[in-house]
Amino acid sequence: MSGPETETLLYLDGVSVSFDGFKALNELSLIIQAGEMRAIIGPNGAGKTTMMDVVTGKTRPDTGTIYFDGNVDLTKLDEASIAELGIGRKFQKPTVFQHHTVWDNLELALAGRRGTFAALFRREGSSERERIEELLGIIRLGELRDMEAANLSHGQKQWLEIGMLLAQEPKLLLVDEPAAGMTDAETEATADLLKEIAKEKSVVVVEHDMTFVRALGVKVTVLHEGSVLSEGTIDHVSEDPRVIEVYLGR
Ligand SMILES: Nc1ncnc2c1ncn2[C@@H]1O[C@H](COP(=O)(O)OP(=O)(O)OP(=O)(O)O)[C@@H](O)[C@H]1O
Repeated sequence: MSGPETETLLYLDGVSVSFDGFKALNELSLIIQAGEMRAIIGPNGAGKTTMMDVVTGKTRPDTGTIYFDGNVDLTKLDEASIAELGIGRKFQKPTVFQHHTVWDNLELALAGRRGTFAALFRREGSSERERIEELLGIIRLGELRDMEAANLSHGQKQWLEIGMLLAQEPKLLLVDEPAAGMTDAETEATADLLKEIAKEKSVVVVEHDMTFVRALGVKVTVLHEGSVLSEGTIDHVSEDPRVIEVYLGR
């Protein structure tokens, strides 16, 4: 029996996906532990987005197995059921409710979790307020709680959306290029924020910004042509000649 610190949360084995004969994923195998944050890097077309698509049920693999949280076979489930199991996905472009305040955005996300619209028309209960306060603290937007989302900076919108995902209490968060378009200060704050989230959740971050990946300080998986080319610390993969050839040396 393995202890909680070595528990597997997400398990991909031999996963392949072809688009018109082109293998976007080619026998991909990947294991993410419960409570782990992992960075995924790789050149354009390496299969990073497709990897997230097969985990979230957007794309069905041609072959291979994907298990989540023990023995739940994700290849048998649709997108909605997979989201309900506790897999949240943050796309590159922030999609917040522009004309609602920061607070209301978080409240809507909490209400969405309960799946009831009635919640929108009554005052929130105290536990709900506490959770919103807590989320505001994590995403560092406490002082901007009453600001309309439209007036937030790009980075702040990304954090708000991360907070909205957290409101749904995912076990695993898939985050696509969070640092894209951010200032250096925002990039640094985002690394801190994800590190804090990873204390409680598993997080998979796809990213091109190597400074950001280094700041995360976690195990890195390099994808190339739909499978794992190299894996290890950022220093290990940065010195791997195969990684330099296909990705870093360009
Ligand atoms: N729905 C699709 N139909 C056809 N080809 C696709 C589809 N989705 C992805 N591909 C192709 O599969 C390959 C892998 O794409 P994917 O988007 O997973 O790569 P990526 O690593 O996320 O790249 P990037 O860093 O540019 O986002 C690419 O060559 C892409 O053109």
